Amino acid sequence: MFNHQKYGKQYFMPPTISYDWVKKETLEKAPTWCSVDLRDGNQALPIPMNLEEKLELFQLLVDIGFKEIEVGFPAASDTEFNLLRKLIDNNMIPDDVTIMVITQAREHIIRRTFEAIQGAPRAIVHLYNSTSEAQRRQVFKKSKEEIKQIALNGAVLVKELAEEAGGDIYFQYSPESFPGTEVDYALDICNSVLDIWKPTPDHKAIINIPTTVQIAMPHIFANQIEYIHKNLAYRDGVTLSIHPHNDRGSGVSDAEFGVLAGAERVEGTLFGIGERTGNVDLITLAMNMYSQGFDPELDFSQMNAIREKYEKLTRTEVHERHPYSGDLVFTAFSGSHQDAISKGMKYRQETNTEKWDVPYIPVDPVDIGRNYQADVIRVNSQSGKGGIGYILETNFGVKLPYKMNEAMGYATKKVSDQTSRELSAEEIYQVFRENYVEYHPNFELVDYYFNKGTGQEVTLTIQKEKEQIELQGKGAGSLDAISNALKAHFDIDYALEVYEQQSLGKDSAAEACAQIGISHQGEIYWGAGIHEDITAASVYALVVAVNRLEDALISQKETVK
Ligand SMILES: CC(=O)SCCNC(=O)CCNC(=O)[C@H](O)C(C)(C)COP(=O)(O)OP(=O)(O)OC[C@H]1O[C@@H](n2cnc3c(N)ncnc32)[C@H](O)[C@@H]1OP(=O)(O)O
Ligand SMILES: CC(C)C(=O)C(=O)O
Ligand SMILES: [Mg+2]
Repeated sequence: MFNHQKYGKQYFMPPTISYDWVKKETLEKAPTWCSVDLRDGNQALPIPMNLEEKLELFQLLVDIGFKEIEVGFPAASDTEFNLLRKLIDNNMIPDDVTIMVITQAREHIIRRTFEAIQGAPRAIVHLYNSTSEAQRRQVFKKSKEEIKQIALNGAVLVKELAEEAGGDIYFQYSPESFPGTEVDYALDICNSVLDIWKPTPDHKAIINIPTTVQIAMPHIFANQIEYIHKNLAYRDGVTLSIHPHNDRGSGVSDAEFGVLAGAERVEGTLFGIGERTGNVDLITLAMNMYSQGFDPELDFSQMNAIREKYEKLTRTEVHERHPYSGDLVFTAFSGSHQDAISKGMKYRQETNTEKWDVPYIPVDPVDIGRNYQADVIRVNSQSGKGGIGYILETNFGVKLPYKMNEAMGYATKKVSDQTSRELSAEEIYQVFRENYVEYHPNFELVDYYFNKGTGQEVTLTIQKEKEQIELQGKGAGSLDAISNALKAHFDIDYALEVYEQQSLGKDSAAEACAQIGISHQGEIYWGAGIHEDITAASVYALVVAVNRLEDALISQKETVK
């Protein structure tokens, strides 16, 4: 039964709340990022990664710029143990990267963990045990004091083994299931663990506060972190870290608020892959900073390549709407968004603006290896003239007059409505050609030439159904002469209202596109022509416009009948 009364508050407020974090605006300095993809990410995969896949992911994380990487839970499986050995024995850990290994606070697991890191240039040993009220009562059936003792025994053993091993070993402790733990109790365990480790500013320990399962709003977490930050022992010898999950969908907010509240390090995964609803997505966090103008100290300039590799290695799929990295996150289908984006892009070009503020696009897609043409504006039945004009202009160099663009918008919408699907740039161009370049249901132009090179007297041949007809015309210029010939033959009158043209390529041999709008009784009829010769392009454009006017006149006559 769907019954909310079954549920209630399981989190604990800290004993005092200062809300200092609220007064800060944004994250200006990157926290220390620690990737837990190879551990928390991997332990959440239906088919965990094999050794080769883990090595490939490790390299990807290094390339992105992670300086701390949780490589695994070496006591959990041979694969994880062997990964550690492979990395260490083959000197595959860069000098500026520190690996981390996790262990439960259980003796045989801790010992096995130290075997796995033997000979590592540097390592963080991450000790954890569960501290929540629910787990104490249901899982461990132990008192607060007994649970604390598990952590302390683990901390003592970790310290002894590190001293025996020598080398550069750092310690991290996590009160796992923190969200359901009394905050002052969790703090007491952390401080007691620190009393054993006695960290110093030169050799810091890490206290890592997880939202193992997210059960409160992000401001609660921020208050908890601020309390811990202010009451942590050995504060200058401790890096305060957070490890948000995403059960309530607020992993990113937990992380951002947590850092405002005093955390200096964030653990998470790429794309938020992790237990249940995932860990916090480090890409989103880093890109959020980047889009505010702050250096995230991680490099996502090759986002698509990173995503493809990640999807392959983890056998997962990144959602097309996933922040920053999804396929569709820069794409606008809707008309008014497209209109604003295309105007914004144009404004940017014309003003040479340095700062990015194009409407509807929080970061420049090009910065992360995406592409305006393919990613930004895509057309379906929700789209409008702005986007369609943008596609014609950026893909094909065709820049339509304002009113013609509107007409082209309706023509395109009709097709996307009928087909109920997205139209590619090529399909939109085809709509343009069929409606404005190749449209001549009433007559076609077969040939034309100007008499005696004057350009003012023309002989043209048109084809009406199967009949070829020769027409003569005179005018102030070549287009005028042809226009007069057509007016006389069809016994129509119109004014040449709009004439625009543009070159479709950069070299002189490139084609030109001309657009012509003729007006008759308050309506404008459009045509376009594409040809290497601009005069020819204009003539063909006029022929289409006159064909459209003829259409209208024929249907008027039919209505009268
Ligand atoms: C929130 C997190 O993500 S924490 C990380 C969790 N990650 C993983 O568990 C992935 C890897 N883990 C594993 O492969 C296995 O759990 C192993 C190999 C580590 C241990 O396996 P097993 O010994 O078979 O037992 P299992 O994991 O079920 O452990 C349960 C026992 O450990 C105890 N335990 C669990 N966590 C802890 C802890 N952090 N500290 C001390 N004891 C613990 C339980 O009380 C239970 O004790 P019991 O045997 O007396 O009932
Ligand atoms: C072990 C801890 C840090 C963890 O992964 C969690 O609590 O989510
Ligand atoms: Mg976790």
